[in-house]
Amino acid sequence: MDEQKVLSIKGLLDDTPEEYLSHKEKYENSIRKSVLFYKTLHSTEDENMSVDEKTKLNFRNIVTSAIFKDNSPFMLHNSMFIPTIMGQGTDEQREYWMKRAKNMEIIGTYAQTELGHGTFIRGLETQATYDPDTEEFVLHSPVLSSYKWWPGGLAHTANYCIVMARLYIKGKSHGIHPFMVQIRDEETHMPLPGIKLGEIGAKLGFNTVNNGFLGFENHRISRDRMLMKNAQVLKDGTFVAGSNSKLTYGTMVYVRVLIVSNMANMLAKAVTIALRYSAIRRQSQPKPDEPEPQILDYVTQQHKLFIAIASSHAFYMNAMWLWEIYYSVSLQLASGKLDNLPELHALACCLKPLSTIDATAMIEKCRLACGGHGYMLSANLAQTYGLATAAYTYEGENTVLLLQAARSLVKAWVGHVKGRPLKGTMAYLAGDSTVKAWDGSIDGIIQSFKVVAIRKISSVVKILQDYEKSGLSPEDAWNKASVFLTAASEAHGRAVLLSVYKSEMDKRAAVLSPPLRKVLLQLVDLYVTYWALEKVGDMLLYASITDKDVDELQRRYIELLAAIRPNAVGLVDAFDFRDEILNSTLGAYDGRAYERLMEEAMKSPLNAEPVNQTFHKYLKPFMRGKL
Ligand SMILES: CCCCCCCCCCCCCCCCCC(=O)SCCNC(=O)CCNC(=O)[C@H](O)C(C)(C)COP(=O)(O)OP(=O)(O)OC[C@H]1O[C@@H](n2cnc3c(N)ncnc32)[C@H](O)[C@@H]1OP(=O)(O)O
Ligand SMILES: Cc1cc2nc3c(=O)[nH]c(=O)nc-3n(C[C@H](O)[C@H](O)[C@H](O)COP(=O)(O)OP(=O)(O)OC[C@H]3O[C@@H](n4cnc5c(N)ncnc54)[C@H](O)[C@@H]3O)c2cc1C
Repeated sequence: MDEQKVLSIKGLLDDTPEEYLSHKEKYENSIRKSVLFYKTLHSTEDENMSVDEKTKLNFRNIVTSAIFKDNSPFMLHNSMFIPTIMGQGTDEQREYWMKRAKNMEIIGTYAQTELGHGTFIRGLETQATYDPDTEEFVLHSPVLSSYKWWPGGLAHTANYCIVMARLYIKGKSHGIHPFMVQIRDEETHMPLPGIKLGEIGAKLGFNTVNNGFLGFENHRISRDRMLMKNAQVLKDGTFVAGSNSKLTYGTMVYVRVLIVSNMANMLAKAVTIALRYSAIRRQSQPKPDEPEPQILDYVTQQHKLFIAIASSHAFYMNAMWLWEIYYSVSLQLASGKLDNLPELHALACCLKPLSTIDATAMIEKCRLACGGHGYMLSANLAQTYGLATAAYTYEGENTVLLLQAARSLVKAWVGHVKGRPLKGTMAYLAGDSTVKAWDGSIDGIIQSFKVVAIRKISSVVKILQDYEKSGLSPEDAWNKASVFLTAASEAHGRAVLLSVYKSEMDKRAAVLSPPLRKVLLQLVDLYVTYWALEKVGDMLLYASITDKDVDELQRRYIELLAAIRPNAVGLVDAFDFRDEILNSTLGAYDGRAYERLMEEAMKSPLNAEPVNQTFHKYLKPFMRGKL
């Protein structure tokens, strides 16, 4: 697939910056571009049938960021509607719906969250009541809080959607299931009878994603519209349960896995912008007779930015590794083997939150590192932050996911204490829970993070048990210990992020040229040292580190910043973002930041005329005392 070819298509890139359009114009422009983009990609991708779905998605995602400073209203069609058909449909349903969805004969979204419930899926109130007489489901939104709220593309783009609704048969509830629902007429695009649709309004970001609301008034769909790969409803109303009700949550696991690589990408973009700008920006005069230095030569600036480069590498390595696990568990699920699903779920529930928490904070740091110019929308750091911080909430709010991970960790620890074996990424919990002698090596520090995780998990299990012994119910004990539970999950997640980054780099080290290997391993060292210092309290508490060791770590960190400095620009250039994809006045390859800032300023509609009409209407009479 050729990025250059895609981006040179006329009309894909805006002449007027997106931020100067009205809310309605933004949507209309985004639809125009989405269609053009799809047509371009479709023809490009057809030439590359061997390219796997993940690579295609990644490519689309990266190019999308050039075309939309925000995002595409087709986003949910590709990232959740199609994957849900694939993951939840029977063979027959897949064959029918995939053909239509892939060719964009229909446009869909994933409607799960309601006004009243996002996190608590079992609390969803949309009803799907089976009527055996007509062999139909009756979809109904009984109360305002049951209205679907948030799905991307739902407002005015999609004509179909997957609706997650509570199934009732003969008055009995059978849990939440996915239904394929047509919401608009295929010819006129009018909402179908019994369907109330609209847009939810302006947001911090995602303003071209067309997030919508949806309510049902006894809207009927045929029985074959329930996606029945897992659970089924037979014609006579017999309910056949799936092997595990959590398989219905499969699309969310898939997207959580993808989010980790998406964060690597967003962070790489932000740090490319901030770092290139830091190389051309000069400020202050530390030495009286010398020119102003590049701001990148200030060590505090390096401290803000180099960790973002290393984190992007760490997320990417972890994302690729997690994807392999996802892929192999998916194959196992297809053959009915569910044993490794809990571990995949727990991993996704650690890595999705940690990658979004870190990426969001570091993107904001990149923006702040650009001083005043970072505040300009034309720098494209504010919008990147807006998109990243959305991922903190969507696809499972971060605290909630960390608590899900904690549930698995607590279960694993309690089992371990009872003598049950620990598996996979939790196997290390069976290891030594003390660091005998701190040696300051990378492997030693990673081992210390594992010890921190073991100690935090074992400690929180003890706290839970003590709370229960004192008379609290398990649920109340859980809530009371939840701050420590999320800390235990974070500690486990940090141990995973650090050790996977290191081991994946080690695997690749042999095929790298010595100079490249050296700089990439410096990034690993920087990442590990940075986090040891960030978590120095944990290190002091659990890893028998002394104040002298901390002093050495700090010095090593500063030496690493100095060692990386000569390669810093090269490292962000190596992310290889085209200027169109960075979409930033500050981050372009040629370094002409001031010229671009002025060129973009001239695109402001206010600069189209020397005197604005408000002068004559308000200012002049006001200043003359006539208003
Ligand atoms: C490389 C290519 C890169 C390409 C990049 C492409 C770009 C990528 C980015 C794409 C962006 C897409 C935009 C997306 C927009 C947002 C869409 C949404 O938010 S949509 C809306 C998203 N909404 C949300 O995410 C809602 C978040 N809420 C939830 O997920 C759930 O309600 C819950 C998990 C919190 C609880 O569920 P509940 O039913 O109350 O469960 P209980 O607590 O009673 O029981 C827990 C038991 O179940 C187990 N288990 C649970 N889940 C799973 C699972 N998935 N599996 C397996 N097991 C699971 C759990 O372990 C435990 O086991 P045990 O201990 O008993 O043995
Ligand atoms: C930009 C964006 C796009 C989205 N797109 C879609 C979409 O396409 N389709 C879709 O269906 N949904 C979508 N969503 C919805 C999203 O999935 C939910 O907002 C998300 O799952 C969080 O749920 P909530 O809003 O109900 O938050 P809440 O659960 O109400 O969270 C509010 C607070 O309560 C806390 N909390 C809640 N439960 C617990 C608990 N058990 N323990 C401890 N603390 C708790 C949370 O930590 C948080 O601090 C989107 C959201 C956003 C922001």
